[in-house]
Amino acid sequence: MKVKTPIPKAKELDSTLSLINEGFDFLPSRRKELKSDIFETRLLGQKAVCIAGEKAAAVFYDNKYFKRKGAAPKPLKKTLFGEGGVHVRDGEDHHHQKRMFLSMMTPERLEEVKRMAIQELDAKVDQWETQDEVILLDELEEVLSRAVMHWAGLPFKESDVKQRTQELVAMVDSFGGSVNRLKEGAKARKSHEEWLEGIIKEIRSGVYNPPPYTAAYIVAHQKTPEGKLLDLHTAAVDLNNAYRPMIATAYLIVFGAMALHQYPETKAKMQADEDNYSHMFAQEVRRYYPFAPAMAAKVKKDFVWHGYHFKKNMLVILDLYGTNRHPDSWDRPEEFVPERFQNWKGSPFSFIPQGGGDHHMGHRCAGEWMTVMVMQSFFKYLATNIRYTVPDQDLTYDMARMPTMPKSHFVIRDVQKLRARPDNVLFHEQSQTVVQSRVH
Ligand code: HEM
Repeated sequence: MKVKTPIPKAKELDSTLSLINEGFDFLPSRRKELKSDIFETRLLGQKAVCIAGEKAAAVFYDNKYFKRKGAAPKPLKKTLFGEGGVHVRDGEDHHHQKRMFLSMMTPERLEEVKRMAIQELDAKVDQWETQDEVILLDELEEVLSRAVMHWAGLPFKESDVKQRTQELVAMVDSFGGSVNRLKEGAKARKSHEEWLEGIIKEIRSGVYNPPPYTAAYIVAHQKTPEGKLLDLHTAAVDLNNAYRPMIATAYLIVFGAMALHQYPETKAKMQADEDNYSHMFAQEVRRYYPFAPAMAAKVKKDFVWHGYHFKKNMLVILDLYGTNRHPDSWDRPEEFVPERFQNWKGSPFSFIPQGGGDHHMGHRCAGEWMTVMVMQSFFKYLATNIRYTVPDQDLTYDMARMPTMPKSHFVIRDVQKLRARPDNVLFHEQSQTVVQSRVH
């Protein structure tokens, strides 16, 4: 970890515009310029300390030093996260709600979401065989939205699928600072939360009875530590948190499909799948391609780290994307090399595309296991269950857009199914071996 003293300041007085204009590159490029993994700036007028790397992540995810209350910017709460949900809680209040999320993620339920997603994909491929071309990102958003709403125990009619998928996509696609996307995200959240509030009321009154292991049932009946049902709005926000983020997985699957195309040797390795190659490939896609740029927290109590005085309530930003490519932890970080995960020691702080630390004790993503499982099985499916061609298209991605994706959304043609049933992927059990995150 490089730390320059005195801690340097970013060249601009307030970096909000630079963050919007430079996106994923903003934090890594300032660190490079300033030759320091800690630097100061201002964001939305507020003093902010930006940090990166494995050691920085270990401090950031230490509950002694940081809290989430007041850290997330308001627009993000109106769109991506929702208000009052698990993301913004601290202490026992957070642990209590986090246990609820983790109770949904049993090995059986993880296998089930993977199976549902593959079955939706396999059904969709029948349509793709009749189409001239397929825009993979758009199709995967619908495939995953159907699967995950079904998994969550939500009642939806065929005629609702388009609208509900668009709402989920608008929420996930909203976070990079474009005013239009923020507006769309806020509108989508309002409509989606109203729908969920109606469902939760019906579950509570016994009109609708999803199975007791589903997210819909679990959240509707979740009680606060004081023994009261969650208020209706908070319940809708956290029910949404239990399945909406699956849409993010579509972006990463598309990046992985692009990698299979751009690094053709990976396709043959995926087909052979020796040493659990499909798992290593999914991990490398999560490390290499950009999705979540950074996380914000506030200092809980004064402390000194690397000679810098972190003062109570100071805003601190952890560079997630830059930590996944930090040269202290990764050899040749700018290269796409799935095999690097073969002997990987499994640090909970150097590889943090979905947050770091411990899933139970901290804010690390509750959906990380299912993200990896779904990605792994989709990559196997793309490499072994279908054949397709990839026409010329614009596969560049804009690092200033958050989230980002290949500009063409990855178009494929001449899709042909090679196996009548996807059993090879369905019965490839993974849930015991997905992500190690325990802090030792
Ligand atoms: C590409 C896929 C995904 C990415 C990149 C992603 C990323 C993240 C990130 C960066 C965080 C915040 C970590 C922090 O606060 O420090 C998070 C938290 C969370 N994610 Fe995910 N996520 C993904 C998929 C999922 C899925 C599929 C689910 C559930 C179905 C999910 C549910 C959650 C929940 C409930 C939290 C809040 C955890 C807490 O505050 O304790 N995520 N995720």
